[in-house]
Amino acid sequence: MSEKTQVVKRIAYGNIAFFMGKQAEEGKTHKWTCYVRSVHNEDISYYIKKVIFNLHQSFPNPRREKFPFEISETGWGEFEINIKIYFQDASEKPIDLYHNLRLFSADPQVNLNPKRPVVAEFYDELVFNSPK
Ligand SMILES: O=C(Nc1ccc(C(=O)N2CC(c3nccs3)C2)s1)[C@@H]1CCCN1
Repeated sequence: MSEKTQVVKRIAYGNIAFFMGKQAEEGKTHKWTCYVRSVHNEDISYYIKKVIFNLHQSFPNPRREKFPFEISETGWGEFEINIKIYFQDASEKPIDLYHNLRLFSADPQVNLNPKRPVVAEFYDELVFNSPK
């Protein structure tokens, strides 16, 4: 029986957001970055070929292909971001992640402080069977 080798890669995805202060331009109350990264700070481009962040349609050019695998924007609200991950191994099907962008904290002190970020981060395991 041939041995099946498995490689598991743990990734983190999510966002960090900062209130831009009371003087912020209307509609741009927060700056945020949505990202995909290795849990172990490895270079995930060894196995991830490209990441496309699909933003809300009201953003200019809402389909964003980024390297490194993060997108920074300014905005005013929270919405779902589709993150489509394509692999270097063309035989691996792309995967879809869905992240609800978080700008606001339950703590009002955080929400009014431009120095205190809101972070929403989630984890996933990519399992590669008998990688080449
Ligand atoms: O917030 C929400 N949807 C949002 C969609 C887009 C948002 C945003 O932040 N922006 C659009 C982008 C632009 N910049 C310039 C021109 S359009 C900045 S927010 C929902 C509504 C209720 C609860 N959540």
